[in-house]
Formats: sequence, structure tokens, C-alpha cells
Amino acid sequence: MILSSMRNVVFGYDEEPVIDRLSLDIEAGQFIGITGPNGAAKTTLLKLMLGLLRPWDGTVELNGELAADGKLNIGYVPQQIASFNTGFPSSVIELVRSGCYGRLGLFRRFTREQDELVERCLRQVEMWDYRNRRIGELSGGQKQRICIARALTQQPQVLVLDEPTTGMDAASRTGFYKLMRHYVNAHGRTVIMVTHGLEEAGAYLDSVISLERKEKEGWTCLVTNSCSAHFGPED
Ligand SMILES: Nc1ncnc2c1ncn2[C@@H]1O[C@H](COP(=O)(O)OP(=O)(O)OP(=O)(O)O)[C@@H](O)[C@H]1O
Repeated sequence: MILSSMRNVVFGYDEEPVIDRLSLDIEAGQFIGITGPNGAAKTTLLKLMLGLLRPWDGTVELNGELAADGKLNIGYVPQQIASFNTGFPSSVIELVRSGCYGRLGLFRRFTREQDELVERCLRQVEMWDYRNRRIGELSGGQKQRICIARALTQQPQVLVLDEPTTGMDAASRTGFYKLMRHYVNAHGRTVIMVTHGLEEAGAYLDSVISLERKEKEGWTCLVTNSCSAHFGPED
């Protein structure tokens, strides 16, 4: 099943486009990497896919609907979100519970179902045993897992992570990729991750979208495995 489909998408922030006539299909139920050097428009591509940016031209569809209509439930963990300082005044479980606030009723009480959901999300990222720790006491990798647990409380169909392993050591990065692989396999959900570390992450991914610069031709986009994409007008 195609989850996201971009056709002839053009987008820029100023006068020049940073994405120029990109067409791309993404399959549901996969662990997908987006890679490329700094400034290759990886984050921009993510935001277009999510409907957070509107293309100048072309179309972006999610689950067969225009992305800007916002019908798909997406968990988005932006870049550097896990950089809480050591004095961050919250415990792990409080932060993850705050992901449910939008769903609380008039009296803002947690139901047993919500408590169970929070526990499930913390277990999914293997952080349940840390639930009473202060956020500031955690390592970078642990903070990232907590941010993901918080996003999972929305039970998203798609989890989108922008450079989630920044600041993690090699063992934590591998542990993180395994965890996400298991999440995709066990729940049939889609995870899209911007990463610089393809040599490490590649073994865990189903598909890779590589944004690369070609001499004279500007940016180009290569997609390996089951995704397909190209720059340039549709045939
Ligand atoms: N809000 C903005 N306003 C103006 N230009 C922007 C904005 N955001 C990004 N850009 C420019 O668009 C281009 C693509 O940026 P983007 O952040 O998508 O790249 P990236 O591949 O995610 O980079 P990085 O790996 O450094 O995070 C860059 O040239 C960047 O300077």
C-alpha cells in the first residue's frame, strides 16, 4: 500500500526552489531512511510529506488524501527535541503522560486506559523501568526514547524522526535502530527517519531515500529498495 505519494513537487523558502520537481512513492509498514549531506533538504522533504509545508507546485498525498488536509495520524519528533537540560523539572512518566493531554476530558483526569497506554508506550521504547527518573538525569539516547514514547501515546500510523540518534554513542545508536525495526515488525506501522549514519542504519531499513548533489544539475534524489522516486517531470 502506498502511504505517501509526491508528484512533481516544487518548494523553496526564498526565490530559488530547494526541491525541484520531485516525484516519490513511499510504502506503508516500512522502516524508511532519508539521507543526504547538510542542506540537501531532508527536513524540508519530511515537512512536505507531513503537510507542514505546502508545495509551490505539484501534489503531496498521504493515504490517498492531500497532505495539507491532515487526515493521517502522524507522530513527529523534530531535530534536537531531546536536548533537555539537566534541570528539566519533570519525571519520565510525567513527560510521556503529557502526550495524552489533548485527549483528556473536561476534568483532565487520566483514565485507566490512558495509564495503560502510557505504560505500553514506555515499554515499547524499553524505558518503563526509568519512569520515575528526572528527565535531566537521562542520557541523550534515553531522552530520545522518551520523546518517541510521548509521540507514541497518539498511536500514530506513521512515526517521523528527524536525526534521532544525534548525540548517542555507537551502542545506543544500534540499540535504537533495533528498537525501531522491532516496532515496525511488531505493529505494522511506518517509521520515517532522517539519518546521516546510513552505514550503521542501512542494515535495519527497508528503503532509503538519498538526496545527493549532482554537478551542475543541483540536487537529485535516489531511492533504493522498494521506494521509487525521481526528479523531473512525469513521463
Ligand atoms: N526556514 C527556512 N528559511 C529559509 N531557508 C531555509 C529554511 N529552512 C531550510 N532552509 C534552507 O533550505 C535548504 C534545505 O534545508 P533543510 O533543513 O531541509 O536541509 P537538511 O538536509 O535537513 O539539512 P541538515 O542536514 O543540515 O539538517 C538549505 O539550504 C537551508 O538553508
